[in-house]
Amino acid sequence: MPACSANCGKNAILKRPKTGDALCKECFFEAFENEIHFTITRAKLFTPGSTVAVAASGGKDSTVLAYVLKLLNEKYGYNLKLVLLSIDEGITGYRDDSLETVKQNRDDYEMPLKIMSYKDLYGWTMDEIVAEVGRKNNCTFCGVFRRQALDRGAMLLKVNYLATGHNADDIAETVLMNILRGDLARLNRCTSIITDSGDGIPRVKPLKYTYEKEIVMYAYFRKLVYFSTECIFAPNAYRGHARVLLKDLEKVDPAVIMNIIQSGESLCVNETANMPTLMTCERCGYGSSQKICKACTLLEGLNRGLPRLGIGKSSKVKKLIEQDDLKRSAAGCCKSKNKSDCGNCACNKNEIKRDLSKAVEELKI
Ligand SMILES: Nc1ncnc2c1ncn2[C@@H]1O[C@H](COP(=O)(O)OP(=O)(O)OP(=O)(O)O)[C@@H](O)[C@H]1O
Repeated sequence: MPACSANCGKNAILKRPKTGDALCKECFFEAFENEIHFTITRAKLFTPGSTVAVAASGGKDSTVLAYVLKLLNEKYGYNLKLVLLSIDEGITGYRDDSLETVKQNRDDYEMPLKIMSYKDLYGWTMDEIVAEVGRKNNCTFCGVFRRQALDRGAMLLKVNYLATGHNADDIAETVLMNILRGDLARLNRCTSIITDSGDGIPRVKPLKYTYEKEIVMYAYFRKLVYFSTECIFAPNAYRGHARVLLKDLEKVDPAVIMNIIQSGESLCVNETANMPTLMTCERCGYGSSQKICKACTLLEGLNRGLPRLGIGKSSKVKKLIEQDDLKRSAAGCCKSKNKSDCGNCACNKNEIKRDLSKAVEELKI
């Protein structure tokens, strides 16, 4: 058993994946927590006296985030009020179980917990959405809705910050993914530790430089309660490729994770690239880079019985919706927000539905 390389006199029990240092348990805790403290203070993530909602899924990252934020808040006197915010996507056998873990964390860490559900916010659970759209594009719905649901929850709770458990591996994966896709707009902002969601509540990522393997180690040695099952619906395939690539590269040299993040941070996207501007959605009033946000477009598709509508290019979709609205209005539509509720309304007669289905098919979206 080698001696702890922090020279504390104890024996090492682990090798840090990030640095290769052999450490005892206590010195690992200290190094791990100090790095997060350093990240928080260097980026001036929080103003003293603020309220922070920790986006809590019950998984390892957000559980460790909640635990460490509480610990650092007390140790260094950040003077923060911490609350937990969870989104119930309505995935039976997955989110219902992980929410039980969050409730346990609420009691253990003595933090208030607010749970918001897709069913209440959008009228649909993910189980229902998957039944409608199948397993191919369901992650798009889930990701878009979750992002907005967290914004809505943060506004409801009137917090000053929303902290998520995105770790170094997540960020490096996202950099790779955006390079592979040539998505310059996202590449430009994906390494930011603080992002603006358009509602004035910044999103922050205190675990931005923390390796996933170390988060798992920390949770294990601290005996934290977390939920470790993967989502039962197909994981986002494209991210999966980036993840496999990153894991392979990490085996060759663990420093690649930090190197990719630092490369992403140093990249300067050409000014001529088409960058989106942040505005508010005309329908729901939440942050969007389009007049109608992605969440509203996806919801529109679901409610019209055409779930693939929102998957395509937003400009084409917008045109389709406008054409459809014109036809419905000519047919004397009752203008119910949920078109499937139109019942006996003239717009619900099959020709209009058929027209739009055909247009969607033609666009192959
Ligand atoms: N249902 C949810 N409710 C609240 N926050 C969520 C939820 N799902 C994800 N998040 C937030 O987004 C972060 C990144 O989510 P992602 O789906 O990548 O999960 P993850 O990497 O497995 O993280 P975790 O281990 O915390 O589940 C999470 O750490 C958490 O802060």
